[in-house]
Amino acid sequence: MSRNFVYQDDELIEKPFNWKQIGRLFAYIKPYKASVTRVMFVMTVFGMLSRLAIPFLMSMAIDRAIHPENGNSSVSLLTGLVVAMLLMYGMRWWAQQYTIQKTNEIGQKVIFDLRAALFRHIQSLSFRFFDKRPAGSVLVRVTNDVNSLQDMFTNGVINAVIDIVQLFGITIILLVMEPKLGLAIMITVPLMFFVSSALRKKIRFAWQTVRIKQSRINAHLNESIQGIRVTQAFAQEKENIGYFDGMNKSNIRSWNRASALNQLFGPVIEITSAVGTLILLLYGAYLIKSDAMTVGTLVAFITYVGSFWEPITRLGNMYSQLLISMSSSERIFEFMDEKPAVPEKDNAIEMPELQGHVKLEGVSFGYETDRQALRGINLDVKAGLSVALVGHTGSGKSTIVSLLCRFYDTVEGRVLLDGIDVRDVTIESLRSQIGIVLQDTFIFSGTIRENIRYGRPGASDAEIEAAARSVRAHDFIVDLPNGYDTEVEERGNALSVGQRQLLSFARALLANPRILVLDEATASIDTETELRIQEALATLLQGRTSFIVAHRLSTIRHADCIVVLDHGEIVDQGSHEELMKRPGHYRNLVDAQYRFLSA
Ligand SMILES: Nc1ncnc2c1ncn2[C@@H]1O[C@H](COP(=O)(O)OP(=O)(O)OP(=O)(O)O)[C@@H](O)[C@H]1O
Repeated sequence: MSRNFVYQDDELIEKPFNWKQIGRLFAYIKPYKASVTRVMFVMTVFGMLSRLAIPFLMSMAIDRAIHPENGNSSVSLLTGLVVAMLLMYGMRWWAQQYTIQKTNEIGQKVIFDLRAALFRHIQSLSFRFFDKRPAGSVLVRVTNDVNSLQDMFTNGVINAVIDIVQLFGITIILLVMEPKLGLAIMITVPLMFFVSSALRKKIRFAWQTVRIKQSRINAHLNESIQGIRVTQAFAQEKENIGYFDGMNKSNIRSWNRASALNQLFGPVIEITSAVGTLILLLYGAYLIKSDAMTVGTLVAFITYVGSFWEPITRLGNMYSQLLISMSSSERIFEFMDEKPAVPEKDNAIEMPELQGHVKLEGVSFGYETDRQALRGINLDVKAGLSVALVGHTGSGKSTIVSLLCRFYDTVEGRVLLDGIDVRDVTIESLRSQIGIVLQDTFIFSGTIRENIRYGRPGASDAEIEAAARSVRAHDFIVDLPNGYDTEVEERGNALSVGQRQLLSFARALLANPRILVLDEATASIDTETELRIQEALATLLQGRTSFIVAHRLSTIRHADCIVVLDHGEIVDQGSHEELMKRPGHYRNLVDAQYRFLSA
């Protein structure tokens, strides 16, 4: 069986350098411009000054105090120079600490802003967006992709600027101090660059492979845990374990390879820089011998060269990081650029308090352009009436209720609430007046009380209890270990289907909407719960316009109007009695249900 648990576009790959994207990323640093400037100032002025001054003071100590040309060594000068050097070390330490702390702070803030902006944006996206993307893929962007930018922002960007300044400063010093020796050292730079970038490329690809393998493991884990009940029900654990073992082994293999290559990097760089030091020593000794240079200058030179390789290596790392960040940022911005499929008009008005008159005028809709889910739907429902939508699976019942809540926009025709087109009002003012109970009753992790309060965040405990009592949920809630304060795990796995439905009724009742949309759960439940749910429903529907995607005969029969759908079209409508009098879809459906129930 071929299985593919990873979403191709989530693999971490390198992307070419892209200035436009860098610009967009850097826009997130802008709010912290003042802090960045302070860090740059401290690091360049104090950090650089101390870094450059120490070798200079050292050379003075050797040439003027320890081993001066006139032969008279000076203890007082040496003491002065050592004190000055200590001061410089102190200054360098402070500048480094300050820079590390501040760059980390700024980096964390930038990542915080980016993650918050991404989350805010995802919340605003329409159903259509989530139809196209598995939840795992969305998750990967908010976690992995943002994390992969974290390193770049916390360590990379600011340090890179500092490194460039340092490199520039040291190059000038080397060339001014001893032009010939300076030039000799510069010869090793291309060699160093070539060797390190060739090796780094290999290392980069090796780590990318590790990341892809880990991402596959994560995706598989996610799916395995979510689907554990099905796996166990079909006794597929062995096959699942075997598949996971294979992925796990392959991950270890690629990790070993990447880690071996990584270990090679240090020694290779050391050998290359040793070549530079060798040139320096040989040529330096020759210059000292021919009196063209002092010992102190050579010592200072060796120290400068030491801090010359450091920024080169760091900049190389930074560049690798940047290339990986390119693909992460591209994916993040792809999400950010996604526009909600149900846009709010600039001049959208607040939906006035609803009375509950619902009208669909010539509505056609398709999830995909080449397939229509609804065709020419006309429906006029007076305020306060209940409508049951019935029809075969896939006939378009849920789609009608999705259009009422404007989860999607119609392709043709209009949806009018109290005579106002749903596209003319703000989405919040529309949806906050419609109560929705979905088939998949979602229970969030938290207490029972919090879950009911989701319907109206400002509701008091007494109001929550009253709502629960009205929909007959109170009895089972008080039987739970901590009553209303019982914690329910994610998705309410510990509650029964019927209990979850009663909770979602309480949640909807608390919101007290004028229009209620209910996608009835199809799960078969015992007669007692069924009765309880019917009673709860009667309370819930009282005085509201309601649309029920109905599966239970008991619900259908009590509706004021039954709308029969077939292949996206309304084929009949009327009360139960009216529809039963004539042959057609409805009578067939009811007969089929009776046959099923009495079988
Ligand atoms: N998110 C979606 N993306 C693409 N097509 C969809 C989507 N949701 C539904 N469809 C298609 O639209 C048609 C109508 O689906 P809808 O969910 O409205 O049917 P339904 O009558 O509510 O079915 P059921 O009783 O099984 O819930 C079906 O052909 C279905 O395959």
